[in-house]
Amino acid sequence: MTLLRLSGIGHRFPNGVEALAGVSLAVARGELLCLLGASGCGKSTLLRIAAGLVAPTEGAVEWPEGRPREIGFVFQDPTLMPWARALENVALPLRLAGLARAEREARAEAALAALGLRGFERALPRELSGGMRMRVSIARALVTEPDLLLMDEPFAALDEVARMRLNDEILALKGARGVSVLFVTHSLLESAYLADRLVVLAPRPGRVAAELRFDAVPRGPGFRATPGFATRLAEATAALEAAS
Ligand SMILES: Nc1ncnc2c1ncn2[C@@H]1O[C@H](COP(=O)(O)OP(=O)(O)OP(=O)(O)O)[C@@H](O)[C@H]1O
Repeated sequence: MTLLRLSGIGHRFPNGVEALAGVSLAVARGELLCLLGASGCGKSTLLRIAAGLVAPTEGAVEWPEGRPREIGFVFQDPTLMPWARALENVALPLRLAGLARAEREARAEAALAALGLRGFERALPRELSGGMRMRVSIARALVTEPDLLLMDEPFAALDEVARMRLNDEILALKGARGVSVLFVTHSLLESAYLADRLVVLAPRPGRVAAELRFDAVPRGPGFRATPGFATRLAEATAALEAAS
């Protein structure tokens, strides 16, 4: 079942930069689709178009089953309110939706717990590590129980270990909640690990250069040491090299 379909997307900014041309791709329900490409090939622009934050100058964004009630967006920067505690940051979308305090706090607590942050509800962002701040940001995106999570290089600023842990947490959340994920990265390792399907973009203007579908195998820390992972990584590397 197709959740989101982008058809013939082109985008030219007012300054004349052609960021995207003829991009067509679809996200299936429950799928994790990675968008991989060199810096500047239009990944963020495409994600913003999918979110409805930017109207494409060409093509169509379609939701065959109707636009989800909630879409979660996670940016590279956690974008937390520095003066507000973790619980309040996570509860923000519920406050904006007008939910009563007791309900929004209960749901924010549950979202923090799902991201391994039980006990940190009262912490201010500056009292947390970079990885923990990113978890708060993901909890905020999940608190509305979105059907689709749009993630724009969310772990690029983290160390490798934190990044690998969060990769596993995204897969666990996807397994537990069936949330679909469109995940932008320029990391080959991350895309080879996370993706059910991988779309490689070529730059100037951004367009689809290759699409790889990976076997549905269980991931987990041991997966990175398997021949199956090495094969995925080699395929992704070859596709990215050919696109650049
Ligand atoms: N608001 C804007 N006005 C003009 N040009 C823009 C604007 N935003 C992005 N661009 C240009 O569009 C192209 C695609 O940018 P975009 O940020 O989508 O790429 P990206 O693949 O996400 O890059 P990165 O991996 O570095 O984040 C780039 O050439 C960029 O300079």
